[in-house]
Amino acid sequence: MQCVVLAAGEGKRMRPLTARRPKVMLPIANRPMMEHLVVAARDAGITDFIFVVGYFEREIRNHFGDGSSLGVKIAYVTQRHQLGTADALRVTAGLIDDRFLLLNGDMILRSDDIRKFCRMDAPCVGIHETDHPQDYGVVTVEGNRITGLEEKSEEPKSNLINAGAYLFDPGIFDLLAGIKVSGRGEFELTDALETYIREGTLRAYPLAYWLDVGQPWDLLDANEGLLASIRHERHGTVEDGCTVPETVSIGKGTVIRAGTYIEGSCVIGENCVIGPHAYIRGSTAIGDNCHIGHATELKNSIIMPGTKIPHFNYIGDSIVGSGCNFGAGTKVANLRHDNGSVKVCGKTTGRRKFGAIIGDDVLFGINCSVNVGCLVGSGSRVAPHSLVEGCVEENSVIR
Ligand SMILES: Cc1cn([C@H]2C[C@H](O)[C@@H](COP(=O)(O)OP(=O)(O)O[C@H]3O[C@H](CO)[C@@H](O)[C@H](O)[C@H]3O)O2)c(=O)[nH]c1=O
Repeated sequence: MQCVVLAAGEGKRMRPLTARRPKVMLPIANRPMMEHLVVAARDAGITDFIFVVGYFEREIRNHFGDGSSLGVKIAYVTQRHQLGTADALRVTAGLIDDRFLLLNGDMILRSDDIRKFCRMDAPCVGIHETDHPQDYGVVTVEGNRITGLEEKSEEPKSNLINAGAYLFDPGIFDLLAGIKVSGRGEFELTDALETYIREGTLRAYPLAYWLDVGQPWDLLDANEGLLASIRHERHGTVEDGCTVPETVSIGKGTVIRAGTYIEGSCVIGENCVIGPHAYIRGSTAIGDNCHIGHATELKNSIIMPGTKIPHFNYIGDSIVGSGCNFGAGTKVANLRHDNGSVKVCGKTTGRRKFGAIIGDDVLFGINCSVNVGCLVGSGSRVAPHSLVEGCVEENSVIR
């Protein structure tokens, strides 16, 4: 069975992390989120993929190539302008000849669910229960039939949502042709489903597991969950006098220097230098080519490739882009003194502990303090001893 993966969008809510990569390439447990999805589909028996790409498409093409490294076949089609999910599917017309699976690229599913889902009759939509249905397409269901679907309603009729997984016959392409621009200015796939709902033919399949990353801070929960469930592999070198439990993955060429203490489930990429005397706490993912140095403490964070956090730093509950440099002594706060939920740019994270979202190529001088809930745009420069707070635009200079 062919599987179309929609991956052309930017994922604007994830800014500044999507300044230089599409949302689907954001790392969770050191792999792009879309790779977890593709691997789950492969393990469910699907080997023939069509990726719809657009925004920063070269990141996706370079990473996945022809798919052979994952044991699958990948063809690419470009959606030039991100006009909506219906438009994204439309660009695959002519490449699909049978019943097919369609997946949003920005979620993670489990292979056993995909396997069972693919046995359903088309048309069928994967559904899931959530406590914030207003952010999604909300479905109403009778038995295993979908009787209604409303996009992003402020008064959702149920807690069941369209999870962004569909099983279609090629007949869907005829319906796409008739779709008009929606209220939010897009050609939406869900508009095509109205016809099936009217005919009474649209089935629902409840997905047991569905991981969606809607906001940047959701990456931390996703990272923690996957780090706890993946199989950990150990390469590289661990010098004497380190504590490194079995639940830590270490990539090729990485050196863990003497005195380093690592706790819990963590993943460290290739060609990193960790320590001497670094303290890495649970649920931390460190990308390739990072340097985490002496007396630096990291906790529950995602650090993207090529970032240097080399001396006397603390970073907790944060997401740090690639190519950043932290001057000696620069630290990130991760707890409000009133114990309230941390807000980022006015939006509540629902988390009592949250540090910062730092874009790519941000340079901090020595002894900077980054306040709780801070968002720093990519390419920013921060002078020594600065206090960084609130929302910092891309390429800012902070003195
Ligand atoms: C707008 C657009 C999106 N995409 C990709 C990006 C994502 O991987 C995927 C979903 O796009 P989004 O714009 O994020 O869709 P979103 O607002 O989340 O809503 C869809 O997905 C939701 C599930 O996440 C459903 O509950 C909604 O009913 C459905 O409309 O499609 C494209 O490839 N091209 C596009 O033009």
